[in-house]
Amino acid sequence: MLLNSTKAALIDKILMSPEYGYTLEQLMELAGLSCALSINQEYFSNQGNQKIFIIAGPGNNGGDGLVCARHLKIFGWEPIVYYPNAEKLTTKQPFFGSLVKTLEEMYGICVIKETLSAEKLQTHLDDHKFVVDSIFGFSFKPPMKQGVYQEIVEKLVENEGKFKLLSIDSPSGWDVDKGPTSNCHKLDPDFLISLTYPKLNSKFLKPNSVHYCGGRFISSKFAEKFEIIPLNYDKGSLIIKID
Ligand SMILES: NC(=O)C1=CN([C@@H]2O[C@H](COP(=O)(O)OP(=O)(O)OC[C@H]3O[C@@H](n4cnc5c(N)ncnc54)[C@H](O)[C@@H]3O)[C@@H](O)[C@H]2O)[C@@H](O)CC1
Ligand SMILES: [K+]
Repeated sequence: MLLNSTKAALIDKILMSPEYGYTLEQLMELAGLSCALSINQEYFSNQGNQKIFIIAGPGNNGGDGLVCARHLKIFGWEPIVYYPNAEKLTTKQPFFGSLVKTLEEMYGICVIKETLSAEKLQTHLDDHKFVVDSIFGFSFKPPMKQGVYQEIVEKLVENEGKFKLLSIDSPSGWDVDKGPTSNCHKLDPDFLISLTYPKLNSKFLKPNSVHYCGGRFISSKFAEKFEIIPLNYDKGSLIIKID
């Protein structure tokens, strides 16, 4: 059983209802930490270049990327964050501004807030072996509107195979329920971390891709109530690799 977009959004809402009492900040911290843990588990190398380019979108998927960047830095990676429209987004949602502040002031992480030209974006992509797609998550509905995010996704597609593309929660541009349908961008990630539970589109991942789930926001009782088959996490682990 996989989650459709409606159920994913409903669970998210219920988790933050007075009944369960989570805050967005708590969930995002666990989500971003799970992303960093799974990327680190899969790809960290003591010898290699650990530069990683994290592209953060306009919603909470982008927020997960901001949190993930912080934890990756703590784990020994060298993240650079590309956060287009940062000023507008952080004014609308001051919590995102706080995440950016911690990245910059506490950890000295470069956060690019202006929109990059196609050439400058290409230079950054050329300079990285790992790129994180935290552009859109389960609230994305195709077709993609024209603008900066569409241009970024097209660039990622154009550069396929030149770096490992790591998607958070959903490959950006894919229909969450139907996958890479004809009106979607054909981004093909090498790695996906699903949050809470895998979505329907995860079944369209390419055969040699890596799939993790993380977050562990829900108890077995909650899973049963929402007819979710619990994943068999190791004791003490926030993430699980899915075969
Ligand atoms: N319970 C959970 O599973 C949790 C989910 N979180 C994250 O939150 C994400 C969902 O966040 P949001 O609901 O903020 O939404 P998203 O981050 O998925 O995307 C919302 C943004 O996408 C834009 N958008 C949607 N369709 C578009 C289109 N066709 N063209 C251009 N732009 C488009 C919207 O205008 C909005 O700005 C999840 O995927 C996950 O990454 C975590 O932060 C916290 C816990
Ligand atoms: K994504």
